Amino acid sequence: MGKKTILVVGAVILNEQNQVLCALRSSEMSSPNLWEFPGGKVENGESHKEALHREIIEELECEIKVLEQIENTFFNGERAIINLITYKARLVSGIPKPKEHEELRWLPLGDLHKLEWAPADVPTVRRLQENF
Ligand SMILES: Nc1nc2c([nH]c(=O)n2[C@H]2C[C@H](O)[C@@H](COP(=O)(O)OP(=O)(O)OP(=O)(O)O)O2)c(=O)[nH]1
Repeated sequence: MGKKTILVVGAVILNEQNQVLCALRSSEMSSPNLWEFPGGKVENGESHKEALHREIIEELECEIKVLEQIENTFFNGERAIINLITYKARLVSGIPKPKEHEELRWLPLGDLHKLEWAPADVPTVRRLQENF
């Protein structure tokens, strides 16, 4: 029996100072106490952008405009293969609130590597530090 592949979209939300919104997974979530880009699983019939827009409303109670793709990576996790696709995004309304996460933090691009990221997110973090 092969492992399932889970399609997950993550938002790299940037503000006017080029800081990125980082989200700490809570102890009730899978992969707890690691930082991630807010987002979640794409549901049947949804486009990536629709899924990300929906997840951000659910998780942060704010609205984003989803922009260009940053990374598309596969991480071989313990229970499943995670296909994480990250997109650049801008806030269009509301202030992000941690409805599900333990903590939210705005960090300058150059400081992202200082956090402990979920393994699937590391290629996106590296890409952001290289050429953004
Ligand atoms: N949203 C998000 N999830 C990520 C990232 N990196 C990463 O490995 N993941 C994993 C954690 C989850 O297993 C899955 C996303 O699922 P989710 O956020 O919709 O759901 P969840 O916590 O309810 O997941 P689960 O407990 O049902 O497995 O992808 C990331 O940057 N953002």
